[in-house]
Parts: sequence; structure tokens; C-alpha cells
Amino acid sequence: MDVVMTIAGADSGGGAGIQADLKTFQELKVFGTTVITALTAQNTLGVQGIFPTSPDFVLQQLTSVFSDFHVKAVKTGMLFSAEIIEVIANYLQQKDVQLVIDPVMIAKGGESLLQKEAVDALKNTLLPIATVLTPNIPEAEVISGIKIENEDHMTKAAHTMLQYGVQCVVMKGGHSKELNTATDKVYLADGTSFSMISKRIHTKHTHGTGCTFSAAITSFLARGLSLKEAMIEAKKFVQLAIENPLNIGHGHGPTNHFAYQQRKGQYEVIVDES
Ligand SMILES: Nc1ncnc2c1ncn2[C@@H]1O[C@H](COP(=O)(O)OP(=O)(O)OP(=O)(O)O)[C@@H](O)[C@H]1O
Ligand SMILES: Cc1ncc(COP(=O)(O)O)c(N)n1
Repeated sequence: MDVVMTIAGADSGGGAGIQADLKTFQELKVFGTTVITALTAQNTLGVQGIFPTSPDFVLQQLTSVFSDFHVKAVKTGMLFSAEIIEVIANYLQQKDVQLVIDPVMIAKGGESLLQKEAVDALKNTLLPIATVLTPNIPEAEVISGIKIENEDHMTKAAHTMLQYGVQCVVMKGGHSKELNTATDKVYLADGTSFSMISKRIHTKHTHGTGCTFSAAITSFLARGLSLKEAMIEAKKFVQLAIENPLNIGHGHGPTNHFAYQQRKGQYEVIVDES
């Protein structure tokens, strides 16, 4: 059984953060462990409260898990503060793991999940040791310092982020203005890139899509898929999770983590290498 880890915030509503990650890990048949950076009192309507973990206790959780398990791949989500990021980066740089970073900054309801001064710590300490970075467009703008209004800007921003040392940047298209498609553009450190294109689903039930996508990438990397295969399979997982809603809650409902297994992974992602 391949062991993976999520380092993220807990979502009491069950749709994002640690809870979305563990559900994804379970469905993808990897063993999930957790390091909790913050508790959030949250539901599909928004985040009502945040209770951060102390950096010392983040370290204690990392030490407990790594001293007992052989963790193959790690993902990070809500990291909250520069102090927490520094503890995690210092610890993980001594470990031989594939690291997927979902640079969670703002919840769907608009609440901040990362302090402003923490962005520099993320760029300077975590990106140099990361395998994959999965920003949405607003997050890519903050990390790269480039306003993204067209494809050229996106490429420039991706190359700026690759310069921090991460091996692959996936620009997620959930927030883009495309009417019929949801396109994620993948940029690799060797200068190549490709797009993953799926049908855009018109739904408000997209709480935790980013968490679910990055947890799926982490699971497939731990299972030994190549970077490209892991990315395409993760896109299928999140597509099926959005396409088959559970209709839970009164706001932005969670996605359906059961769907990939129920539909036997049946979804054709279009891969464009041009
Ligand atoms: N309406 C949609 N239809 C199809 N795919 C979508 C839709 N919205 C998002 N996705 C896909 O979900 C994945 C996550 O992208 P998204 O841009 O939503 O991330 P995010 O904004 O970081 O999510 P979160 O707000 O949960 O952190 C991507 O693969 C994206 O293409
Ligand atoms: C603990 C935690 N982590 C991540 C998200 C982002 O998810 P979303 O943007 O869908 O609200 C969240 N809301 N809560």
C-alpha cells in the first residue's frame, strides 16, 4: 500500500482541505496520513472561523508520521502562515518525497486562508523542493507578480514560477471565462507544455475542486504513474467528481469523490500538445 500525506487545513464541512484529500486518497487506493495546519469552522456557505495549529505542533505531526511510515508523496493545501511554511520546508527538504503544492490562498467564499506575508516563504522555501505547483489564475498572478489576461501572460507567469525550482506548473482553468471547456495548462521545466481539456460543467457545486485535483495527482504519483499520466488521470477524477454532484448544503456544495470509482474512471480528457 502506497502511503501519502496531506498537509492542509481541516474543513468541518467535509468538502475541501484535509477531508477532501483523505476521501480522494481512499478512492484512489493509497493510504492517507495528515498534518493539520489549521482547523476551520466551515460549511458550503463560507468559513466562519480559523484556529491555526502552532508551528511546533505541525513539526510534531510531521515527525510522528515520518518516523513510522515510508511516505512516497506529499501534498500541501492551506498552510496559513510563513512560520508554518518554514517548518514544513525545513523538514521536507531532508526527505525523498514527491511534493505537490496547491497554493491555497482564498476560499470560494472569499475568506483568506494564507496570510499575505506567507507568499514569499512559499516561493523561496517550498517551490525549490516541489515537483508540482497547481495555482489557479488568481494564485498564479500573486506568486508570479504578473497580471494574466491572455495566453502569453500565462506562459510568462509559468516560466517565472518554474524559475523558483519547481519541476512542473499546472495553471488550472476553473476560474477562466471559457464557456464550454475547462482547460488546465501544464508547463514543464524542460520547456515543453501541454493542455488538458474537459467539458465545463455549469454548477455551483465546486467546493474543494482544487484540493481534490491536487490530492489525486499526489495519489497517482505515489502509485508510480509518470507526471503526465498522473496529471491526466487526476483531471478525470475531478471532472467526474464535478459532473456527478451530490447536492449537499445550501451554498457551494462539495464534489462527488465516489464518482471516479462508480464510473470506472470513464472520461476522455483531450490532451493538446500543440
Ligand atoms: N466548472 C467546471 N467544470 C469542469 N472542470 C472544472 C470546473 N471548475 C473547475 N474545474 C477543474 O477543477 C480543477 C480545479 O480547478 P480550480 O480552478 O477550480 O481550482 P481552485 O480554484 O484552486 O479550486 P479551489 O477553489 O477548490 O481551491 C481543474 O482541473 C479545473 O479545470
Ligand atoms: C481548509 C480548506 N482548504 C482549502 C479550501 C479551498 O477550497 P475552496 O476554494 O473550494 O473553498 C478551503 N475552503 N478550506
